[in-house]
Amino acid sequence: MVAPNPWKWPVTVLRALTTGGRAINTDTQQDPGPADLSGLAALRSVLRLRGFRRLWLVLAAASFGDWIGLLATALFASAQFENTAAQGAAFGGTIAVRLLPALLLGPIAGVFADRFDRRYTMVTVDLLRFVIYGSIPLAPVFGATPTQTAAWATFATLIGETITLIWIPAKEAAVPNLIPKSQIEVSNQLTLITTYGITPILAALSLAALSAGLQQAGVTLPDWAQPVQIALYINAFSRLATAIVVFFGIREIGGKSPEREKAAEQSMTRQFLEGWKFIGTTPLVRGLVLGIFGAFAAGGVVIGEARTFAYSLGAGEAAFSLLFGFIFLGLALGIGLGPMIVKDLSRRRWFGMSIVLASGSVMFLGLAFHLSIALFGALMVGAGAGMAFLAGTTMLYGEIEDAIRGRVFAVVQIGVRTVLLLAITLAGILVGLGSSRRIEFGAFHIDISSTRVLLLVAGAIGIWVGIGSFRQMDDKKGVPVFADLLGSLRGRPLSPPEEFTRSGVFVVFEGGEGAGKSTQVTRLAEALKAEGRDVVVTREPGATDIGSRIRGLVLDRDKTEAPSARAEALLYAADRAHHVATVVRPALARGAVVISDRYVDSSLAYQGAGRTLPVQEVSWLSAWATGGLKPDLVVLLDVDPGVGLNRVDSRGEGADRLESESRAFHERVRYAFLDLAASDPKRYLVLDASRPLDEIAEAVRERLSGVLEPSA
Ligand SMILES: Nc1ncnc2c1ncn2[C@@H]1O[C@H](COP(=O)(O)OP(=O)(O)O)[C@@H](O)[C@H]1O
Ligand SMILES: Cc1cn([C@H]2C[C@H](O)[C@@H](COP(=O)(O)OP(=O)(O)O)O2)c(=O)[nH]c1=O
Repeated sequence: MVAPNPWKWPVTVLRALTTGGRAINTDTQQDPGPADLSGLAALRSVLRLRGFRRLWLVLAAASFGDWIGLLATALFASAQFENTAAQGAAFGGTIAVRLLPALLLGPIAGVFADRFDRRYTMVTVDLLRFVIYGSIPLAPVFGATPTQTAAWATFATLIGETITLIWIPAKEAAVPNLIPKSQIEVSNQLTLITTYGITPILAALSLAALSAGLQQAGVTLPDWAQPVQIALYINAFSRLATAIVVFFGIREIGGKSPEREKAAEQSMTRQFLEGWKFIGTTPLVRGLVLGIFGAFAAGGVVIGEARTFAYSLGAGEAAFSLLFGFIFLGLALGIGLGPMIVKDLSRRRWFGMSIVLASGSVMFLGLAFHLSIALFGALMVGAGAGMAFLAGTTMLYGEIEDAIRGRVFAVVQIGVRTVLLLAITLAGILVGLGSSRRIEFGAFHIDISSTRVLLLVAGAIGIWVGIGSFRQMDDKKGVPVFADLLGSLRGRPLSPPEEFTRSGVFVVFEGGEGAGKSTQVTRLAEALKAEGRDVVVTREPGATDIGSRIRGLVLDRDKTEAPSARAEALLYAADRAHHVATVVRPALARGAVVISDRYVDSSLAYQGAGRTLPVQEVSWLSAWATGGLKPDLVVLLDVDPGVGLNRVDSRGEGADRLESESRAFHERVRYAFLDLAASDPKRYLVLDASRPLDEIAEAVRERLSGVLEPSA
């Protein structure tokens, strides 16, 4: 095998940059199949997609332009004034203006993205933005007064931002069509980190370097080419560049699927209303939208009061920057490492869990009394938010139909901006209102500041929203959440129970050798049959034709060599898989009472505790074999191994392979059974197997009457 060349993709990207992306079609577009690639391999494979590579460049350029533009416009507007109040107003004004247009145009932006050719939409918007942003630094050149210039900067930004709202859903809706589903997550990691991690930093650094460099060099620049203006030109030209790349380089974005053609025959109002209906009635989308809003509201509260909070820690301005830095670091870690950590965890579950993590950390912040603790909280807020963001966008990309995607994305972006703006403002006002209260209890006192109360409340609401959206879109209902999470972290996710309508009742007898299982199974079956019930008596191993051959392999001492511990575990699991599929499930589906002599717990006790294989692994194996089928009741007949083995001996049939194991082995098995019963008492009936037969039978009947419906 040829060793992969780690330099291939940076080289490809460089070549793409220098050739305008035309000479880079070295590989064909292909889906490498299921996402079994990890880390760098996955990254390389997504970068091999030409369409994505170009789109990534577009996004990087656009976002670099955006960030440098945002900073420069604000600086530019405030630089027009001498007095600080006017500077502040101008600075704040242009930033607020960036959020406002969402409310004006947002609602119909999605219809645009779904109705019209997305390539043309993106190119048109970009050309307009090139002109509009380019006009800002030129205003003074044409003789505008400072006030007029600041007003124009604000107005032009407003227009530019407004039409950006059309660009974003068009872009978002187009991306998934360029990337195979299995690679969407990796491509999102890359673009999110580029947009929110690399480019803002690069933009701020470039702007600073530009100003400092020019100052040092001592060159005097003409009015129209001051550093801030240069930054604004860069913003404008980044738009021209993206327009060109999208138009010539990513033709795949253009055109429309037949579904979209058809939908476009409706009126725009109709399409608009249909978008809302879809969002309101699809649980996955409802959960996603709800969760995203909740996360951003909690984030907004943190931003809105970060300054006051930093001061309350007694650490001032530096702490404020640090807190922010840690949130960003957390975001990057969550997005960059999240998928590697949670591995195959259901992305729907991951989304809800991440929101709970972020919100829980907001509450934790509310209780933090030292900067170091608060920094940890901030890191976790960021990590949770980053993971939720990644999981959320990946689902939006992967699970929503092309024809409606633009509208869903439009609602998300409008909602996010609005919620964020509201939360920041509201938090600012609330913090301003309440000051810290000291509550005295005799000699003690506690300081309760409104900042902390607000953090606790925001966190609690976030947790509530996270759980709500988890419930809305859970795709593994019935699989315990923490066990699932732990399993995934270990790399062995639990599979959701196979669905089937189960009207019967599944009873299992477990216990050591000679405990009396076979005897009790027969007794119970006879009693139930006498009531006129449909009863199926079965056992493991060996209830089926295949099963009886497996039984021979594992238990016959004379005929075969002993299987190794893992092979033995697999053989029992194979017997079980076949048994469940061909005997147990069909009987339960038709409503019978199924009574089995041994089931999953025997494997946990004998192969797990007895053979000392990791019990978790054995459990996972059985869960997989049975598709998650659990019994309704497990009767554990507990007996001292000595007593049980004596009973078996007296049958005089000779010991099988397991019966002839050591005393210590059987002791371990016994206690493993008792532990299992103790961990889930509702499902177990533990009986002392040295009691008389009839008493045991009676106790079983009694317990079962609570599980069985009265016989007809
Ligand atoms: N409660 C009991 N008290 C005394 N002997 C019992 C009791 N239950 C079963 N036995 C006897 O013990 C032996 C083993 O019983 P069996 O039902 O085959 O156990 P298992 O299926 O658990 O190996 C049989 O000879 C049976 O008659
Ligand atoms: C079902 C099962 C059985 N066993 C063992 C326990 C028993 O020693 C043996 C067969 O059990 P069983 O049929 O109960 O034998 P007997 O009727 O002689 O008591 O298989 C496992 O080790 N793992 C398993 O998963």
